[in-house]
Amino acid sequence: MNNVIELRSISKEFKEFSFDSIDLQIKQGYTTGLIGANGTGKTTLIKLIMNLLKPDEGEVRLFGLDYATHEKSIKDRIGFVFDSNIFYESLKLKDISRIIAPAYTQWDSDQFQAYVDRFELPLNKPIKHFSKGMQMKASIALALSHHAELIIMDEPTAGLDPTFRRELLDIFQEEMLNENRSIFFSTHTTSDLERFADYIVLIDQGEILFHERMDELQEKYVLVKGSNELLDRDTEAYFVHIERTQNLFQALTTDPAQVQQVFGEYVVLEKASLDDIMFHMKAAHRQQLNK
Ligand SMILES: Nc1ncnc2c1ncn2[C@@H]1O[C@H](COP(=O)(O)OP(=O)(O)OP(=O)(O)O)[C@@H](O)[C@H]1O
Repeated sequence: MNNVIELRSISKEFKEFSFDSIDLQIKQGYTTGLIGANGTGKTTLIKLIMNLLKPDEGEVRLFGLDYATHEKSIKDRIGFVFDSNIFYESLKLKDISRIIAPAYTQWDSDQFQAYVDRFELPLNKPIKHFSKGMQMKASIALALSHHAELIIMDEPTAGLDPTFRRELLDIFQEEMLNENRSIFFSTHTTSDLERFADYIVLIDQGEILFHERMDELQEKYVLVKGSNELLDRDTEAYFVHIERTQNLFQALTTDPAQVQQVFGEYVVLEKASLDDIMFHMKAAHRQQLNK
């Protein structure tokens, strides 16, 4: 199976944040969601993948190609949606599409017009007068109009109303009917991922905590609820992380069979949502970092 994105031993250091030799391989033909709390490195990772930032060390490859020698052909195959307006603000959408079109070998003006109509976007209004949601829609229309093999998006559903968010997910699903296409995107809306992601990458403080199949994730992680009296040094070891309230605890385990055997009917086991998994994994990681 081909990797559309490959990061090898990537290090990048800012004053108060760093990636330290991270590896990541994203497979062709799947939708991968990138999740993590605010400021954990999602945008930085996407910028490294897009060559908008250079790593201090390590190698970034897209479609097996290197930016140093194949920047133009790599960018030609990517549809990129960024979380802020990267276009000159006085320009109109009509002008932007005219500027962008020649940069892509497979620019499809009919496709672009179809998205403009579907998203009800004005072609003759300066981008600076677009609402945040309209800017995002414009960015998505441009990204989806040159038959890109790989669609990379930084929080594409941010600022969108729930009805359009839903429509957008349908559009991404339509795009994925082409089996060679891949989508990689960051989001804080985990319910979007539960609906259509194949893989999830969770990052925290510049570290990749996991990269797992969505369906396996939901089998692997289970939420356990019970009374605090059940917890002691030995039993706590069955959990990835424990959240205590006054009398009760809620914890995440990767070994539900063992938990059931040890605690029997004294605990309740529930399916963990992506939010639950993210919350407990992040808390466990922070505890580890503070040790
Ligand atoms: N150019 C830069 N110089 C210094 N620090 C930076 C730079 N860019 C990002 N950072 C820092 O790197 C960290 C990660 O930022 P990043 O924008 O990647 O997070 P994020 O996960 O996308 O956050 P959010 O979910 O809030 O969008 C933050 O602490 C940020 O302040």
